[in-house]
Amino acid sequence: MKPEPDLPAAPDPSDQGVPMSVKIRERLQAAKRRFNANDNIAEFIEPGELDKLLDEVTHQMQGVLDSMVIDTADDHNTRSTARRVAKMYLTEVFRGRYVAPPTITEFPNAERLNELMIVGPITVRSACSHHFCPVIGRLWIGVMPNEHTNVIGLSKYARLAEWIMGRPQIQEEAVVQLADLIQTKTKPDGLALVMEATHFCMAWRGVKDMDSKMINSVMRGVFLKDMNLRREFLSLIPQRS
Ligand SMILES: Nc1nc2c(ncn2[C@@H]2O[C@H](COP(=O)(O)OP(=O)(O)OP(=O)(O)O)[C@@H](O)[C@H]2O)c(=O)[nH]1
Repeated sequence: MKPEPDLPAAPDPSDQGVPMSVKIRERLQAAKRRFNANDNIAEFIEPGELDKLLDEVTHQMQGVLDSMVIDTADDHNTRSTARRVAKMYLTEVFRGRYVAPPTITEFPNAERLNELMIVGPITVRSACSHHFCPVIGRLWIGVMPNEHTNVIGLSKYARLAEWIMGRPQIQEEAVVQLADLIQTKTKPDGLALVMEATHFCMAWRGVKDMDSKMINSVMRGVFLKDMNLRREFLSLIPQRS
């Protein structure tokens, strides 16, 4: 029987020796799924395969250190750096690419709440897709519910943000991805997001500008139509530094 086009292919015994990344990539391509830096690919990784991917990235990272002419054999500080960096990418800073979304309990809006709700600032930790330099900032989310809006726990907004931001991102796409996700989960009348972040690719390297930040917003539904509501949301966000 042919596998469903959207599901990972069953393991093939003839795959022995094929790098883990190649197997995962083939499944993504067979399912015609995008695998950009800021896409989540957890659906295509089977149990135990992330450890094999970690071994592969460690090996390749060691090659990078060798090519940078760093004596990892004798330099006690860099002896395990390849493994550390691989672990940091796959299981910490870019974890949002490789793991399933956080479980979010949704409750019906029993009291038919329809007042503006704002959560923030949520700390944002990400990295730019271009240089893999940190992006550190803050995020505010405003929700205008209706009687059909699912209520989700306050902490879940931060968990969803962490999952989306834990990938190589560009800020403009990151806020849209997060807005789409919250929209799908809660189905509000309106959704507003404001993100403010420092991009280390502009501070640590490049133009070496320490003070500039990028601020962007996404407004959906009633926040687009109702200028007073938008103004109320923006005025309730504490003064940004
Ligand atoms: N629009 C946008 N740009 C970003 C973001 N994060 C980093 N960048 C920018 O992406 C650009 C990458 O551009 P390139 O010109 O290819 O890289 P580069 O030659 O190293 O550029 P410099 O940083 O100017 O040295 C830089 O201008 C970064 O500042 C982001 O979230 N959004």
